[in-house]
Amino acid sequence: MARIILSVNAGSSSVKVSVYSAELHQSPVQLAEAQVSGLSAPPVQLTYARDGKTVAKNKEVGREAISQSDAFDILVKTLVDDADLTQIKSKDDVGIICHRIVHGGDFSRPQLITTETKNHIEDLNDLAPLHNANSLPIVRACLRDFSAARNVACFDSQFHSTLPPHIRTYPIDPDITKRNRLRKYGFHGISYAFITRTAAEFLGKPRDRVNLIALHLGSGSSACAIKGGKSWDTSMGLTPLAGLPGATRSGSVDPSLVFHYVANAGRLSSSSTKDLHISRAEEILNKDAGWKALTGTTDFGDIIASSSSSPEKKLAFDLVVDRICGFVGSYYVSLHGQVDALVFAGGIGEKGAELRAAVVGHLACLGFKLDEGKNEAEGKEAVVRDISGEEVRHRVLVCQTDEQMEMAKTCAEEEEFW
Ligand SMILES: Nc1ncnc2c1ncn2[C@@H]1O[C@H](COP(=O)(O)OP(=O)(O)O)[C@@H](O)[C@H]1O
Ligand SMILES: CC(=O)OP(=O)(O)O
Ligand SMILES: [Mg+2]
Repeated sequence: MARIILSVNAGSSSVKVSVYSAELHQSPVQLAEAQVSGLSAPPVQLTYARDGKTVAKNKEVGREAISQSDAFDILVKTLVDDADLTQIKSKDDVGIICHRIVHGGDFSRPQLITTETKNHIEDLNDLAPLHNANSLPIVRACLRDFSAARNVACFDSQFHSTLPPHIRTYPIDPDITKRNRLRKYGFHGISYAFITRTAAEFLGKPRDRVNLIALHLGSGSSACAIKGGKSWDTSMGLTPLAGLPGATRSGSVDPSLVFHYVANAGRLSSSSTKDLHISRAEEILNKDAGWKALTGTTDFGDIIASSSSSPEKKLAFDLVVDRICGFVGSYYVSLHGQVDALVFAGGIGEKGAELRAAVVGHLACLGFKLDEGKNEAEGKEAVVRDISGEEVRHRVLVCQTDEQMEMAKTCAEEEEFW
């Protein structure tokens, strides 16, 4: 019997949901998708499509910042109130809800959400400050209000459970590492699973033979080295703060910077950090940094459009390109140059042709080259498209990543969730 699956992707700046009709062990069929974006940078906007047709595009739904949970309420109301979405007349029509949970700790598989899993996710709140705590109210609302649904947690970290020990270990006291579970976890893994599957199909290679350098570039941005279809290295770490800069995140900085952010830092003592408690420092690096701190906008599309007239925006653009190339170079060596393709994904990776051109321009020495026409062409229909130039050593692809679809597919494959 077909079930209705609702996939919920609560990110740092947006909440996206997709609705599918699914049969066990079959690929889910999408019925509708909707997103509320600009959560922390109003105007808050709603985009909604049913049967592949746009119903609302960037419709303003608020002038004040709202939470992920409020955004989810708007999305559910949109779906239930749409008389033409006949499959969801009420919340009771939903059979399975899959939730993107950014930090899953040691979980290497999706989990049916029970009180125990919910408590475990709650324990990880501090390790994904912009994410887990914002997802939990949505999980609670679903457990309470969707009486017929089973709730499943899909973790952003699970794809990276294959990171080898020498890559996931931090060079610090091993006893403390063990006690506090301090290691590289990595995130955006649901997206990397989608990218690996679709890029392997596109390249006509078995998934376990494909080597990729994948870039998920959005409000949170990361890079991943994929070796034999598995995560080999990734730029985010214990938390999603490490690695590339994001809209409001610094990415990796010298850890000592935390102690020098305040005026009296020259005289470091236990009391000199009283004005800047360590958790406040973490908050600044997560919420008050990134390209928003450099330019005033969280929208990378705006940074690209105005970088010729604004020195601040040009600096932010060049800095992001530099950091991305740093990871690509490092992963290229780590994969011994055995790279099938460099893949761009996420809002910026998919829409930012100028960013792709700048990054690939810097990578010419490694054998990457773009076809300018293909790079600039809009390719909305294709899940994966090839934008490489002729006679290149490695291909360059753009992938319209779809975390909701990846979660729905996983749920449709597992009898346990039905
Ligand atoms: N035309 C564009 N060119 C480059 N980047 C864009 C463009 N339009 C939107 N973006 C960027 O895409 C981001 C959203 O990407 P997405 O992956 O959907 O984000 P999220 O991290 O919320 O999941 C926006 O915050 C914006 O910075
Ligand atoms: C892990 C992460 O940073 O996710 P997002 O980009 O959706 O905020
Ligand atoms: Mg995202």
